[in-house]
Amino acid sequence: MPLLVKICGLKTMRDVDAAIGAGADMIGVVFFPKSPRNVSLATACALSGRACGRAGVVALAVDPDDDFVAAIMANLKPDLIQLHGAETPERVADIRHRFSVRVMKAIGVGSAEDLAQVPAYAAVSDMLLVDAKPPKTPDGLPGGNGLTFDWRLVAGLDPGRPVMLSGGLHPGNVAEAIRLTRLNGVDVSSGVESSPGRKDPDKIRAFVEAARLTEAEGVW
Ligand SMILES: O=C(O)c1ccccc1NCC(=O)[C@H](O)[C@H](O)COP(=O)(O)O
Repeated sequence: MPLLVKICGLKTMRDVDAAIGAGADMIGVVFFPKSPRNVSLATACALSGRACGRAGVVALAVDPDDDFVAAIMANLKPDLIQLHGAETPERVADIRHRFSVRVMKAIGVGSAEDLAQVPAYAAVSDMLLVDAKPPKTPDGLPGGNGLTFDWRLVAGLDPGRPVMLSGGLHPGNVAEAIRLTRLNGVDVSSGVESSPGRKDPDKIRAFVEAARLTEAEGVW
């Protein structure tokens, strides 16, 4: 399986063109009102139309209720729903079966103990994403915080489902992260921005290039 590269939190057609032009496999749209990357369903549909057939579209939601998942499925029809909240394994399974959608569950990692939940989520998800644990501040976002964690905790993690690495990745550290963890893909948001919510095409290009170089090196 080739290395998967996902650029998350896209808001404009320019962002989509930059991500796909750089060679990303997946683009992510964020549905979280407090995020500087939040988009409406209508905007997400337009961005998805631009990506159609050229990159997978991932809809990121945080503890969505059934009505919201139904709206995402009826309008956007993403390739994958990324669940980035406190969804239990039962809720993940419920969404996956009820809406016949592929699911990627995000797991916040701060210590080895956090990995105890991996098997339960792997059993009910199509993919997993390991991300830095969000800060416990009242205004803190569940993701997209530009924080890294100790990659050695997830090095070689193989729960029987593809696993993507995220959290504080940027063009300057993504190759090292891939070499160390050898996971199935990488996901980035703030590391390819010039300011919160504003993607930088040059950084996107540099990020994808650095990630792809590890494939060419044969280290991945
Ligand atoms: O990006 C957001 O604003 C966001 C908001 C709410 C939940 C999750 C969010 N992002 C999750 C992602 O998929 C990010 O790519 C991942 O957390 C890594 O972010 P970063 O450290 O900024 O690269």
